[in-house]
Amino acid sequence: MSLLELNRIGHSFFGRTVLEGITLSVARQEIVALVGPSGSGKSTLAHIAAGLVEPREGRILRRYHRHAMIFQDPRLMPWATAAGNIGFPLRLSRAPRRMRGQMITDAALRAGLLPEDMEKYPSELSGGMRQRAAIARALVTNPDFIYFDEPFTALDVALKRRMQDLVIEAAATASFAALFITHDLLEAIRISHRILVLDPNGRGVAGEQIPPGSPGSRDENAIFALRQHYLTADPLFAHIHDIDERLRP
Ligand SMILES: Nc1ncnc2c1ncn2[C@@H]1O[C@H](COP(=O)(O)OP(=O)(O)OP(=O)(O)O)[C@@H](O)[C@H]1O
Repeated sequence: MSLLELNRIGHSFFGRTVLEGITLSVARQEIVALVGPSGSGKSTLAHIAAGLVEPREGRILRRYHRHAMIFQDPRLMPWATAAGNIGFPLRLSRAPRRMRGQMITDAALRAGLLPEDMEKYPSELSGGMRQRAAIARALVTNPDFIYFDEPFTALDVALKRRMQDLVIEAAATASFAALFITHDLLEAIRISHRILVLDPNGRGVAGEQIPPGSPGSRDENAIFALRQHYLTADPLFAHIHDIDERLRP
């Protein structure tokens, strides 16, 4: 049974249609990557799916218990330490106070933060550590669904790889499902069970591909070869590096 179902979702901003007829689903423990060119409506769709934006049309079924979101910008509170930021959702969910410390430590460990980082403020953390804190903040409530909105776009290649491995490992151990928005095809192949390609104009899901193997088990050379194959021989991916289709004459 799917944890998330979007049925014929449509949306417009100030009378301009940005999404139309989007139908997709994400199964339990499945990581679905959603790719599409810049401006095709990926973020808007993630916001609608997560309930941050009310769609103009369509139906959404959320069967998960608890979701979290991870954005490109870690969005940490500058006045709170890493531990304070990671523990913030626990305060909102009124988790018992005596359990919070352990839950924060566990989530931080899973995100690869060291105990000495926990009392640092965001301005004292590197970009990668800030994103680790954002991941720990998402993991701390044990969500069964996570929305990732281009979380690693701003990171350098090596750090991006480490973060992707972290997500693959966390998804396997914590058993969450995810909708992972990205325009990086290598990332989509590395991290997901299934890749959905959004139409360049947001008019439906153009199609899907299921990379062989499972996240974490795929060989790097095979990932690169598959990306090359998708880009050169699969019409589904013909537009994914376009800038913004709707701005073109
Ligand atoms: N709050 C808003 N008000 C008006 N227009 C918006 C708003 N948010 C997004 N848009 C427009 O909707 C379209 C889809 O934007 P969206 O950010 O969802 O695309 P995207 O595929 O995530 O792009 P990118 O990969 O560049 O982040 C764009 O043309 C954008 O300008």
